[in-house]
Order: sequence, then structure tokens, then C-alpha cells
Amino acid sequence: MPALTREQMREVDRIMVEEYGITLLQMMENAGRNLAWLALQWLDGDLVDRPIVVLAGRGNNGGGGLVAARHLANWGAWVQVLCSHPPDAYQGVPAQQLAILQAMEVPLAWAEEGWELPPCDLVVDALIGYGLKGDPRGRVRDLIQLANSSVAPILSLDVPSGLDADTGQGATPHIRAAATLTLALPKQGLLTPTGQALSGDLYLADISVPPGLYRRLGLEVPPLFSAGTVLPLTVVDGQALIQGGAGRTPWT
Ligand SMILES: NC(=O)C1=CN([C@@H]2O[C@H](COP(=O)(O)OP(=O)(O)OC[C@H]3O[C@@H](n4cnc5c(N)ncnc54)[C@H](O)[C@@H]3O)[C@@H](O)[C@H]2O)[C@H](O)CC1
Ligand SMILES: [K+]
Repeated sequence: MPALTREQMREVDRIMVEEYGITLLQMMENAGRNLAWLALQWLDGDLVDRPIVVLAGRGNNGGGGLVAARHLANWGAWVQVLCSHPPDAYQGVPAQQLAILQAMEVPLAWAEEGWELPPCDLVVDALIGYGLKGDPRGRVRDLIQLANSSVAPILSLDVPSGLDADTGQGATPHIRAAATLTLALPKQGLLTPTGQALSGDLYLADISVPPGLYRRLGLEVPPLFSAGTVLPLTVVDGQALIQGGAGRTPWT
């Protein structure tokens, strides 16, 4: 299947909103719901009281993580949210997601000096997605280092935080993920040797992009999610294929 650059992904987002009227909130809900579902699978379908730490940045990647936190808390997990900034530093749709978690009284804190990561069975990395600019700094940097020093596996949203979505190069520092759920179509950086090493097991989530939209980017993409909204991918010679998907799409 095709892979996208950051620029192409931003164009997908723009067309979704401006020409299809599919809002960021709807895309983020799909992203976060699929992320929560994959976390559930990762924890072998046994969520009740399982401790999960969600690391949430201030952008839309963070927003997707906050949506996942909501669903995981509703499904019985013991969710703790660690924000990179105080709630009043969040804006727009991510701020809306944070307010819902506060109304639900989901434990949330924002990173301060000398933070330790609470013991947990899974860390969800929603600090930075394809909006990375330069080496992670400030509290985001601290949280990346804390996550990497934890024994718990890390499940990253879209790309591991600190990974360049175009080149696959890891900034200093960057998340070393056990698994990554990328959105809509794989980002090109995930398919490079370095990107593969940092992303762990790769999955693709449906965020309701109409296949016909990709034609405006010159890409022919048939329905990918006919068998489900989270697809395990395998990478062969830099190409992303649907795992075990023989016959399900023309690329396998
Ligand atoms: N159609 C889609 O693919 C959708 C993707 N979604 C998610 O949105 C992000 C992209 O969101 P954006 O707000 O543009 O950027 P990020 O959240 O990735 O990052 C910006 C965020 O991070 C901070 N930041 C950037 N660089 C650094 C740095 N070096 N150090 C510290 N902090 C940094 C920046 O300040 C911002 O706060 C995409 O990856 C998807 O996960 C949508 O959720 C749905 C549609
Ligand atoms: K991330």
C-alpha cells in the first residue's frame, strides 16, 4: 500500500475537513478508539484494573491519546494520564478531550521536575506525532526518557514520539516502541530500517478517510478496512503489506 509524507498527511487532513466536512474531532475519535482497542488486544483482552499510563502532548497526537484514555477508563482499566503541560496550556480539540477526562475524574497530572513513571502494564505514547520539530525539549523530553526507562511496553500513536515521520530518523531522545498504531496510511518514515526498528510491531488504523480522497493525491487506494479497523502490517522491501492479508488487497 502507498505510504505518505507529512506534507501529504496534512493535505489529507485539509481535504477531510474542507471538502468532506469530516472534522478533526471525528478523526481524533476514530484514532483514539482504535488505539484503545489495540491496547486492549495488547493486554490480552483483560483490562479490568490493569494500570495504563497515557503520555499526552498538547497537539492532535496528544488528543488521540486522551481519547484512548477515555475509552480505556470506561472499559475498566486503571488509567493515569501524564500531560506534557498544565491543562490550561492545551487548546482546541485536545483541550476538549482533557476536559472530558477531568469531568470523569480520571487521574491526570502534568510533568514536573523529578517525575517518576507510575508502575504500569502499558505506556501509551501520544506525545508527538508527525508534528515533530527538532529534538524533543522540555517536559516532552523528560517524559520520553521516563517512558524508555520503564519496563512496561510502549504503544505509540501514529509514530513513536521523536521519530521523523518522513525520514524515520530518531531525534534525541526518541521513544522505542513495542508497537505503533499509524493512522490512515503508513508514514514513509515508519518503513525505513531505522523507522521499523524504533516502531516495533506496526498497525494501521481507520480514521474514516474515504478511499476516493487519495485520488486527489494521485494515489489509488481501494477499501483497506473491509476486515476490520485495525490492521497488522508487515514491511517487505520498504513496502507496507497487510499481514496475512493474502487476497484482501491487490498488493499482497
Ligand atoms: N489525519 C490524520 O492523520 C490525523 C492525525 N491526527 C494526529 O495528529 C498528529 C499531528 O498533530 P499536530 O497537532 O499537527 O502535531 P503533533 O501532535 O504531532 O505534535 C505537535 C505538538 O508537539 C509539540 N512538539 C513538536 N516538536 C516538539 C519538540 N521537538 N519538543 C517538544 N514538543 C514538540 C508541539 O509543540 C505540539 O504541541 C498526528 O501525528 C496524529 O497523531 C489527528 O488526531 C487525527 C487526524
Ligand atoms: K506518538
